[in-house]
Amino acid sequence: MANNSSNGGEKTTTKPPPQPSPLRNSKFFQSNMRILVTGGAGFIGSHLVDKLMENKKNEVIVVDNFFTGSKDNLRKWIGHPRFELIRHDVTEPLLVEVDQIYHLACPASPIFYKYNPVKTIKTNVIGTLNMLGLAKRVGARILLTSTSEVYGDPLVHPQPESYWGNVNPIGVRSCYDEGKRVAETLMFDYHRQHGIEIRIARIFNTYGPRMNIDDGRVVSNFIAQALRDEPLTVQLPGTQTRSFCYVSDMVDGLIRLMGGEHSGPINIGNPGEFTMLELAETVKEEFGLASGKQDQLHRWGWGWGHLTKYGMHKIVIKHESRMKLAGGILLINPEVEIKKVENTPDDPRQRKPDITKAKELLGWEPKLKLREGLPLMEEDFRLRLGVAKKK
Ligand SMILES: NC(=O)c1ccc[n+]([C@@H]2O[C@H](COP(=O)([O-])OP(=O)(O)OC[C@H]3O[C@@H](n4cnc5c(N)ncnc54)[C@H](O)[C@@H]3O)[C@@H](O)[C@H]2O)c1
Ligand SMILES: O=c1ccn([C@@H]2O[C@H](COP(=O)(O)OP(=O)(O)O[C@H]3OC[C@@H](O)[C@H](O)[C@H]3O)[C@@H](O)[C@H]2O)c(=O)[nH]1
Repeated sequence: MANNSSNGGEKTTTKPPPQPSPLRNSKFFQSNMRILVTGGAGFIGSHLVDKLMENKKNEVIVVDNFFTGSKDNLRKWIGHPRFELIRHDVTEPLLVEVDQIYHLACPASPIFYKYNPVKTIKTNVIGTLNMLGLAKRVGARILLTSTSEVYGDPLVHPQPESYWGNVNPIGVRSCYDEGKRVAETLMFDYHRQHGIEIRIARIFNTYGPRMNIDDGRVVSNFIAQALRDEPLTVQLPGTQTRSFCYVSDMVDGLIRLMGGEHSGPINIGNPGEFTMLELAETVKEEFGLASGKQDQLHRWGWGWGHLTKYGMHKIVIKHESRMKLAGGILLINPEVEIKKVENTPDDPRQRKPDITKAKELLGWEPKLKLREGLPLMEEDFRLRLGVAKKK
């Protein structure tokens, strides 16, 4: 582990920050904040936009290429006078006049960032360069959403910001974790060389409504599988750990970091740590799939039905994996299975944030526990999956 003095974090430059345009010193402009959110059509970005739009003095501009994000996530703001949505790829330069930049644009799910790794690196490196160039021209403060993946497969546990990490530079995840590491380097170089006001958040696994159904990340996968009555796919060995932060806590942390005096990097995450097997069991329990009576179906014509006091009630059979025929009766097990499946290379074995800095410097810590956050995703997932709640 490196000591704090060589970590880059919290070191300041003597360079004064670039001056914003003279208009920004006028009374009207001073009371209004123009905020750019790159990647604002994505999962965390759209929740951040919702929060920023609550403040009537904020004008919000979202730029997004819609690779993993969607206009649907922002539908309540489209047409709003304080909101603007621009289809734009951050690997191209952008000319807008803003006071703050939340730079989130980057695919975050391993499936998506590995899909086109060269593009992922370009997004992290060229995209961050472009946003820093913009920050320099207009004198804006810029916040980068970096990641716990900069710690790689960590050998220090939990991970403080001073830990330099254990990253494979040539692996299949490198496009993302090395990409984010370079993005952090660029942030500090622009700060030291040009006086740019920077903020770096190292985000740990975040979950909540609006995650893509087919996002591939573990929480959305397990919830979608549970609601579809499919086995929960725990990747081997299942003992690997993650720490899950509910999205409203994350957004609160990001806004505090942007508004505060500290450059970071600062870990923003929930220190509650779970193995993937524990997460699967928790999802089963929270979604009422861990216990219950076995369902017994009787043959009825060509199909199967429940024998009720009003006679036979026909049932459409969908989930063969949970059925067993015994003595002419079809038994349906209410317990959703856990299925162990192959993992992907370089999957970090453990991850848990040390949030001492966030607590001390931002007065931030997460409010929601995993068991409180998971049920808040149910309605959104049911709606998008078209799965009604069982009576
Ligand atoms: N969700 C997490 O657990 C997590 C953890 C660590 C870090 N982060 C970081 O937070 C940010 C947001 O993550 P998320 O979970 O909301 O992911 P997401 O995939 O839902 O959102 C990313 C957004 O960026 C957009 N985008 C991607 N490439 C772009 C490009 N070249 N130009 C413009 N837009 C582009 C996507 O279309 C999407 O709307 C990312 O920077 C990610 O690295 C997220
Ligand atoms: O269906 C699944 C999916 C994933 N997993 C496991 O769940 C764990 C978490 O995997 P995820 O894909 O949700 O995410 P990871 O923790 O690997 O990366 C994540 O953390 C850091 C962020 O920067 C990334 O944006 C985010 O994807 C891994 O150990 C993975 O093997 C399963 O067991 N089953």
